Amino acid sequence: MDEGALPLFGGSDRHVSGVDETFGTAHRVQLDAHSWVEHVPGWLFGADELFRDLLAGADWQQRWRRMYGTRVEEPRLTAEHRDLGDAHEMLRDMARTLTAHYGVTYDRLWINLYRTHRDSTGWHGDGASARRRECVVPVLSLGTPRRFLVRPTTGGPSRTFRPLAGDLIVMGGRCQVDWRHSVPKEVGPSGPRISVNFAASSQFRPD
Ligand SMILES: O=C(O)CCC(=O)C(=O)O
Ligand SMILES: [Fe+2]
Repeated sequence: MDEGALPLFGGSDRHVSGVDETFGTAHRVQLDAHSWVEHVPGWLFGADELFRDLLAGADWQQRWRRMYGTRVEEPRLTAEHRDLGDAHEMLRDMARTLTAHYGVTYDRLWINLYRTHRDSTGWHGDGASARRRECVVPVLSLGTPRRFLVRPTTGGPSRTFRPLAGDLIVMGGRCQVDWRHSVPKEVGPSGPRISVNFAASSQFRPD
């Protein structure tokens, strides 16, 4: 990547990081006529610093989910920013870059922490935050790599993506309705992973 294309965050020596504003490594997988997943390897340069900052400093909360009539703990922690005012400076800059590139105004985010290989996200669509018929949902991976799976809502084989730290996975088109995604538990021990989900209040409302 041409260094000129790298906007640097911060400006002090502490911040040696930035994103590829050209999305030059983006590789789009067309899932069907209406849905796609884009993998952007190495989108964020300097992912370790952001990972450390978020691990230590995000407002991690335990969330609960109702399943079969009982309340169960989600097997991960989550920190939510309903606006970007108090989000990490690098995340605010990223939201601006994603907004310019995908033409969707990313004005909120939530961050997930998978503490070990036993934490996970079950099959779901982002129904509450992506209600338009077509949505674009970017997810940044940090820390230990985990598998990211997608499969048709009606069932069928899944496709596996393997985002590394600093990679973006972007779900587009009718992915949140016609497809489901998950981050499954892993068998072997693994270190923590963080994912940053960029959300847009414009996509919260059905069209
Ligand atoms: O951790 C990920 O990569 C995906 C998380 C996710 O799908 C969600 O929080 O809705
Ligand atoms: Fe999701």
